[in-house]
Amino acid sequence: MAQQIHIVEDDVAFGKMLTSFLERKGFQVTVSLTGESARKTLIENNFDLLITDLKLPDVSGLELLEFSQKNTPRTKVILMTGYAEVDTAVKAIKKGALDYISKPFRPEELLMIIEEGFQNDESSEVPGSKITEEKRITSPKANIEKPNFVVGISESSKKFNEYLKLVGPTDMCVLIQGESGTGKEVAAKAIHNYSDRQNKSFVAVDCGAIPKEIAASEFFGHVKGSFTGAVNDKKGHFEAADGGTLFLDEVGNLSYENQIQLLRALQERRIKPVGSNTEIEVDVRILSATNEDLLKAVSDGKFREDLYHRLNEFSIHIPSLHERKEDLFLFIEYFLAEANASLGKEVLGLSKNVEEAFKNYAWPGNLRELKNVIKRSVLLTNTALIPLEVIPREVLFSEKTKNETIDFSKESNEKQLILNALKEADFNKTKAAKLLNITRKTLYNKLEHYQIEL
Ligand SMILES: Nc1ncnc2c1ncn2[C@@H]1O[C@H](COP(=O)(O)OP(=O)(O)OP(=O)(O)O)[C@@H](O)[C@H]1O
Repeated sequence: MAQQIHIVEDDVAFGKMLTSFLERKGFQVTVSLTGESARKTLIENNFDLLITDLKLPDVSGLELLEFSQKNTPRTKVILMTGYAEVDTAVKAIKKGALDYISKPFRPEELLMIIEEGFQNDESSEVPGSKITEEKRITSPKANIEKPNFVVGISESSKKFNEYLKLVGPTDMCVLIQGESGTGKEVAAKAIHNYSDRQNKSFVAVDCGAIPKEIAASEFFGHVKGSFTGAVNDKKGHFEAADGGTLFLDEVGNLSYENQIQLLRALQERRIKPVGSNTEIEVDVRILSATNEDLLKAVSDGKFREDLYHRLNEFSIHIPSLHERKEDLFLFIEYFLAEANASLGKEVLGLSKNVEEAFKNYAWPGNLRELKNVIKRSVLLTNTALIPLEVIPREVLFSEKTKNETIDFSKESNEKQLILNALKEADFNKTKAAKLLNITRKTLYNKLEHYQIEL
């Protein structure tokens, strides 16, 4: 039977356009123009999916989401909005909405979300049931629809996650590029999990940490006695990853000689352990990552062009946290839960001031920095919400925050920044003015303007 969708949209033309598009795709679609009529229709029907505008003439889409969860819990909900606002998106997803789509959008984009939502349903059958078992055999993708990492709601995150899913099931070598701490290893692991190698080894190697003299033995293994210190036979990373995936992190750090050895192994799909005469066949998929411009390294003669093309059959760029600010609060929530679990704490969230500071900071160390700051703050917090006092100084007063991201046209930001600086300077105005990069006189004027009394 066709899946039943109910659309709540007060823009009649737009509602009609969506209806005819979704009907053409095989869904059974009905429309309400107001929240009130949607409530009635929801109760009378058992819809598979509710797609509602966030801003309706009588109620908000969030209220409708709550109503549906209470009264028709099997109905999934997608919110549409012309008021692309991160907080609302996060709120909706927190409350259990399937997803959130900003207008204007192409109907195909909506279709993608719908299909993903229904697919997730199928893959969450009871484990061990016949259907699940069959799916596991025919579709190695079964366990990937529910990733154990944050996917994100920003456009750049959605796109990059689509790429992970697309390239995962192929055998292509993927070069993952992104600043330090953006999640390159997490992305590599996701590609591995999306592939039918998922039940075999995923071996991660930090190429920057291997001295070039022992790199061959690390990659290809060695036989006992082949050099001083080789007291036993040792398997290399290629053999350890046989049938699975080898992830070469910081691949740009490999010496030229090691690059040649690696290229040979990739071309011949065979390796020879150091000191051995026998070649071993290996079946390894190579994923690599770099935070430097490898093409520049190629043109500077530091990285072999042939190896570059081998590794780069497909390339993925991971956006910096600065470029995916819409995802910030999803990551915060995730890392907060992780920190609570590992430290045995029950911190509920960030105080308003900290929220502001986090929004304004540029996070040059990306997700790793955010994760560390949250863990440290959770450890130091003895209240329900993380207070400003436990936040590291650089987050509150970095040059980046001051110059690039704070919008001084917003009075609330400026006032907050001044309060932060005063606190940091133990309420010494000369020191606070220095921190803020303004003169004492300007600081006095601003204290008066914002009626801050000390
Ligand atoms: N999508 C995600 N969801 C949840 N946590 C993530 C995600 N991406 C990265 N992380 C976390 O952020 C941290 C940094 O990720 P990762 O080590 O993959 O980054 P990286 O780009 O490989 O770093 P480096 O460049 O330093 O090697 C890790 O602790 C990881 O668990």
